[in-house]
Amino acid sequence: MGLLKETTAKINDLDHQVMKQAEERVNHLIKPVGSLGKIEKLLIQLAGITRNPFPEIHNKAVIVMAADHGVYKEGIASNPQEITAIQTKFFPQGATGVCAFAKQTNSKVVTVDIGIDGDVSTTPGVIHRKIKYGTDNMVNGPAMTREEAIRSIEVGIEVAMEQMNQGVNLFATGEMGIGNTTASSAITSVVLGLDPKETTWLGANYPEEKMAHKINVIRKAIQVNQPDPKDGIDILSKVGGLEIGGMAGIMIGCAANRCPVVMDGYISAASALIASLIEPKVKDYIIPSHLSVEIGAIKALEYLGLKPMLDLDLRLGEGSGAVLAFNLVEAAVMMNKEMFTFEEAGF
Ligand SMILES: O=C(O)c1ccc[n+]([C@@H]2O[C@H](COP(=O)([O-])O)[C@@H](O)[C@H]2O)c1
Ligand SMILES: Cc1cc2nc[nH]c2cc1C
Repeated sequence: MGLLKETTAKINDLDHQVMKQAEERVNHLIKPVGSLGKIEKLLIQLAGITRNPFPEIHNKAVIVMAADHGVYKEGIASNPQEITAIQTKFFPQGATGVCAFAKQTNSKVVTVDIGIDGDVSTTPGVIHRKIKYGTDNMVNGPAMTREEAIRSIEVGIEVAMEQMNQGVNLFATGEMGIGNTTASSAITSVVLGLDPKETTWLGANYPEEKMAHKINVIRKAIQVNQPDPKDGIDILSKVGGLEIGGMAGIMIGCAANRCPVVMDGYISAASALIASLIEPKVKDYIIPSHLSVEIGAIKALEYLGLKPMLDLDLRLGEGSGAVLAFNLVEAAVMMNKEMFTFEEAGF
């Protein structure tokens, strides 16, 4: 059995008994029942994931999966494709947006070349797991083979496992890939059965007056490839991306090992759609963070049944919003640990 099948088979339900125990305590803390809203729900989810009524966060990491997209050639992005490789070199230097937030939250940034169309092999601090030099152009046929799609997910599982072995017990999904909002819109359109007009927006500052072109490219890619809306690997291989597969793998690897994973923006949401088609239980292990400006993000989140905690007009990617939400995950843990119950307070 391959790593993906093996890992997926290990994914179980949340521990509802421990969740009940955690909920009981949360309801007895010295505050009106429910008054800490989503922070309370978060604590209960963490308890169910970790099977511990007093969950603890030891080490936090954001995994940034970097890759390029063959569909870039269709003129669907406004930035040079080389930015993917250039920006990737800055993650290990602590110089990008997510790095600033990672420093603030005392978390590690792990950068992975899973499919950059360029060479970053001599850059210190980048993990090399390149599957290919960018995907193929999805308007002419599949972005990658089914085997490559499975491999991209397995790279995510492997990287997550490596980090868990080093003591990480809270993850965030991050990515870098010029053109990846096009792949994310294609995935969201296929899974939700929506026309790309309903799921496509500006990405990294694509001009609004050219939006009809981006939408038409996505329509064409879906029409040429006819992905099976029920088959996550088929969708990923035909209209997805290597970093999207990598992040789906992190989610699957985390779920199999009862580890919480915070998802970032639109591209992470596309990964969550793929991961949850492969195994629906993965959703229970995902903590949503923020609502991306991309119009498809809210639709993907609603479909997944996940409610974002932050609404900050973010559209950077890199895992930036997920790392900001690490603060909220830690707040939930602290609420549970630090607050008195009515009994303890002698009410
Ligand atoms: O996370 C988001 O919701 C998000 C929204 C818009 C853009 N991005 C980032 O911008 C890049 C993709 O934009 P584009 O226009 O090249 O498809 C990619 O590197 C993403 O990390 C990310
Ligand atoms: C500079 C730059 C940084 C990014 N980080 C994530 N996507 C990005 C896109 C661009 C263009």
